[in-house]
Amino acid sequence: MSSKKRLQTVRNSINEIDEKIIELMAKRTQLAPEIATLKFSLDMDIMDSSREKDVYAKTREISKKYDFDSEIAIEVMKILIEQNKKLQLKQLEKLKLESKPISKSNLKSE
Ligand SMILES: O=C(O)C(=O)C[C@]1(C(=O)O)C=C[C@@H](O)C=C1
Repeated sequence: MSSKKRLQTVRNSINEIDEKIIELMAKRTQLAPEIATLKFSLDMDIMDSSREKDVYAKTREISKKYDFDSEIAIEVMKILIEQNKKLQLKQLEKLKLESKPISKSNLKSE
């Protein structure tokens, strides 16, 4: 195969992998509202530093398994966790508003 053709083949592989990476990041992120709802019903905080430590430990382990730079993997996980917490906070605000009883003063027109 010519180098030019091989380059196109490798780029096609990268395109497919990029789509998978983004699909998986989206799937992880889409779990945020459900986690927030569960934590709300369990009266738990959004932030769980012990769980985050576990996620980072697991990230190091998986990086090692695939011979990937764990510091890079950790940076990506940090971004995903931050995004997750932001979306959980949004969901929590929504749940709080929904569960708030409507006070009489809110209903008065004057
Ligand atoms: O596992 C949880 O409790 C989550 O809320 C998910 C998650 C994460 O994105 O991995 C997000 C926030 C917490 O601080 C810990 C972990």
